[in-house]
Amino acid sequence: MRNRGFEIVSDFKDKYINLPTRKTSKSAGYDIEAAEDKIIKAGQMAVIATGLKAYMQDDEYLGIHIRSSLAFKKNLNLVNSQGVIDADYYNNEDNEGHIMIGLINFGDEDVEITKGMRIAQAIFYKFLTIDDEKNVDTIRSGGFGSTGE
Ligand SMILES: O=c1ccn([C@H]2C[C@H](O)[C@@H](COP(=O)(O)OP(=O)(O)OP(=O)(O)O)O2)c(=O)[nH]1
Ligand SMILES: [Mg+2]
Repeated sequence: MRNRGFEIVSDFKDKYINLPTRKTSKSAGYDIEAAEDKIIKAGQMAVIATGLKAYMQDDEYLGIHIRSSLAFKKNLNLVNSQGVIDADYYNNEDNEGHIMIGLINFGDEDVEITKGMRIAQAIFYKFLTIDDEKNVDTIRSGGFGSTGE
């Protein structure tokens, strides 16, 4: 049975993308690699493609977190502090569920991101819902404000 996992999005199938892995037996996070080279100028942000999408159960989401080494040593953080990848983002008709990572360089030197560099870690979580919930039958198409402001 398929519970949860990562796949490569169509546009990146021939780009030698590595699927995320945990680096030790009890690590919570699956490390996610950059799928492209990018320079993040001091004080600026950049959105970096991963070439990945994630499938999971309907009551789960994938949390995106910074790797502490990037924060402590390279002055990088996530633009959105934490990323939430919804279960219905997977294979959505707009962008197939491509996971994007927004990084901000809060240091005073440019940081070079190279393809294959582990830029974030992803953890699967379960979430709870309230009683008698209404109007949640909308189908997701895209992310970053797809449901409005
Ligand atoms: O770091 C992130 C955060 C989100 N997403 C994608 C997956 C997620 O399912 C979707 C929507 O994210 P979120 O709900 O946090 O943003 P929103 O501003 O509420 O957008 P929407 O209206 O599309 O839900 O964008 C990413 O690829 N990377
Ligand atoms: Mg949302």
